[in-house]
Amino acid sequence: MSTTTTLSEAYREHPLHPHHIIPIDFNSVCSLPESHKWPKSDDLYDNKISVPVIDLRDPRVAQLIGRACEKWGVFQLIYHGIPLNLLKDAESEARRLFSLPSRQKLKALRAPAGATGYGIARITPFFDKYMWHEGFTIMGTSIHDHAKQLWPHNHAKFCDVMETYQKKMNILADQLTQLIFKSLDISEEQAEEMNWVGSSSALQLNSYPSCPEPNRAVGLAPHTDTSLITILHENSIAGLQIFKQEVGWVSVKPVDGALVVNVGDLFHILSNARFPNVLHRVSVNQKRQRLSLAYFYNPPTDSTVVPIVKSGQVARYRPVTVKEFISLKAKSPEKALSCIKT
Ligand SMILES: C=C1C[C@]23C[C@@]1(O)CC[C@H]2[C@@]12CCC[C@@](C)(C(=O)O1)[C@H]2[C@@H]3C(=O)O
Ligand SMILES: O=C(O)CCC(=O)C(=O)O
Ligand SMILES: [Fe+2]
Repeated sequence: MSTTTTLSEAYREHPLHPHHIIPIDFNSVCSLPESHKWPKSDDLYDNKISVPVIDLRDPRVAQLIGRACEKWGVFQLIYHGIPLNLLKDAESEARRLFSLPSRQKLKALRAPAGATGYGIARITPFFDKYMWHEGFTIMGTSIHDHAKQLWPHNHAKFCDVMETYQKKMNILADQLTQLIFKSLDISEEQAEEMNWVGSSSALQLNSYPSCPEPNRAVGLAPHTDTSLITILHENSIAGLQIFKQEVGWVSVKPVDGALVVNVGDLFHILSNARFPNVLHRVSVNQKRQRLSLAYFYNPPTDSTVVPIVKSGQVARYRPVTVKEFISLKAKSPEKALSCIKT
């Protein structure tokens, strides 16, 4: 009998130390603690160019998305069909969660060998300083248990909204993947051969509280997502920056109702490095809390990602299962891709 690995199980194989899980109580600090003070950065920004904005109703949408994935690894999507009131409800439920007192949020703390719940970013152990960030991860059916710990009598709305949100995001992610396949000339037969039955996904709620010294703090340190694609809803507060080769860091200006879609490591591998797995980071703000919801869309955890190689090209990576790649990233986010280079 064949068994399947869930996404949570893949992450649970890589336990973290509690000091890499527990956030500080952001409300109780009035100055930036040394633990969260990063060296001054002299990175260059380019505010003159901006990430492509794509209308999902455009007749040339597959071509536009393909080009954006190739040139940028990221785009902003408008007219995506996700109801605006669902985005607003999900954002306000995330705000309700992060507004709880710290002791209440800690009741739903991610377990050391856990994948879901309240805590700081998984990449924390790979940096000397802590990020000005708290998160809540939802995968599989974990949501009810954690939500009950947060609100013993008042968790139904949170669960309903997050479940609906994930269902809608899954449909959109499937649709975007089909369009990207089309742009890569992947035929329906080739797609079928991949034998990806279903998908595995996670929803990450992110909060970046207002910060007393934003120039010395980092919301999320530079990273690439492990996913095939990530679909991000952000509130109206700017902060996300992406790194574009030969340009430098570029700010993603929030566009009302738009979703940010970015290429993760798994599509970078699948596209045989034609699509960059865009490096991105988040800055923080002195006045306002920033919130975002990131939907990470992956093929099933036991499936194998095989680079699509055009004639005359060579495979840049060996085939890898999603589970093995998660494990490589957990050991070293920076070296994971070089471990599978051919
Ligand atoms: C499914 C996942 C992707 C993620 C790790 C996680 O288990 C849940 C949180 C995700 C996140 C969000 C912030 C950046 C990131 C690198 C991290 O540390 O946690 C991503 C992870 C990822 O894409 O690998
Ligand atoms: O908050 C953001 O804008 C980005 C979040 C992000 O990069 C992530 O959750 O992986
Ligand atoms: Fe990310």
